[in-house]
Amino acid sequence: MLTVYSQAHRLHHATELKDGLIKPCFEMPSRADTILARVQSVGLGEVIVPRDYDTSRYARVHSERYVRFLENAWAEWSALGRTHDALPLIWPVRDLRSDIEPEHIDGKLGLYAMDAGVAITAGTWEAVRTSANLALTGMAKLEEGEHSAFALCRPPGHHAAAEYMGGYCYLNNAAIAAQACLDGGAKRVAVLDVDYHHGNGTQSIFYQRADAMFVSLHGDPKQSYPYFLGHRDEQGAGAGLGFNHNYPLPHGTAWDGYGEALAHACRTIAAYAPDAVVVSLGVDTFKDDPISHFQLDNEDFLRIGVTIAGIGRPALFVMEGGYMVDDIGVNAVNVLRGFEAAR
Ligand SMILES: NCCCNCCCCCS
Ligand SMILES: [Zn+2]
Repeated sequence: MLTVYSQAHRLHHATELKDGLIKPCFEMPSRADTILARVQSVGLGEVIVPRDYDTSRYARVHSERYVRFLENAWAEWSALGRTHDALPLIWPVRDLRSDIEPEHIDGKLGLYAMDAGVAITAGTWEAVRTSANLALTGMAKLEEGEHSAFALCRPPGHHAAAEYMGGYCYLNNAAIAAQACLDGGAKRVAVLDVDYHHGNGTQSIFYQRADAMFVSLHGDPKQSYPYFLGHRDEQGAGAGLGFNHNYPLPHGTAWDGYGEALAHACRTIAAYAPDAVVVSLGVDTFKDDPISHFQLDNEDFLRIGVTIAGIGRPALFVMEGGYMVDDIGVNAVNVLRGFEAAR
């Protein structure tokens, strides 16, 4: 399986506001270094650099004003003499308005963020657009005949919706790649999100559509971030009704419960008969993950890959979360090796 990777991710090294404190962000550059090292040490396959794409490709799932904000946020923040990370200070919650874009960067940051886990630094835009280009390049390789590819994306993307960032995510790499698959002529695409946290952004982007099915297994939002989306009763809307499937699972879920839900999810996707599957590959379902609460072990990630291979369709794996850095390489690459062995 080929991997698409770029060193540009190292340009983004931010802080986050967590538990009331400004801390080094859990989503740190060493995560990608560890995964790349494992890809190379097991000889997973060729490692290629990303192609360049126009920002209009991101605007196929994000609004133009949001993409423009991401591109200009640091310049507007630093124009005020601020040299530290950019973070919101107010959000348009409840009956506050979000239809008019504020002129001040403090207003824009809140308009376009769902939480305080998306600090912006001088290198964030370049890292974020390169991460989206990794996913687009991986999808292009599928369209050129590869059965599978791994986009080693950092920052991740599945919490980012059409007009907001959150949970370490700025552009939704998986959604951008799924849309590119449809723009390339596919009739249907499925996004399978196996990250511990519900892919609220991806769900939101495709919620009213029948040409893109979203399926997610995740920590029950009653107990886990993002708390406000990811319940079982969210099944799509309008033309999209029936094409959104959530599998919220309780704290402490281990392979017996997880594997059963994943098998059901993969049967649902197989029945949808997508031209391709985009897998939002988060490995924060690992038992020792510092911010998550499932109990999967290293070998369970092989089983995840085998189960996904059972769908029998080309697959693009897009890196999402996973914060136990020591094990992130073994766990992520185990999914890829399980898939390759079973396809
Ligand atoms: N105590 C949990 C804090 C969660 N903060 C954001 C988590 C984003 C995960 C992305 S995969
Ligand atoms: Zn996660």
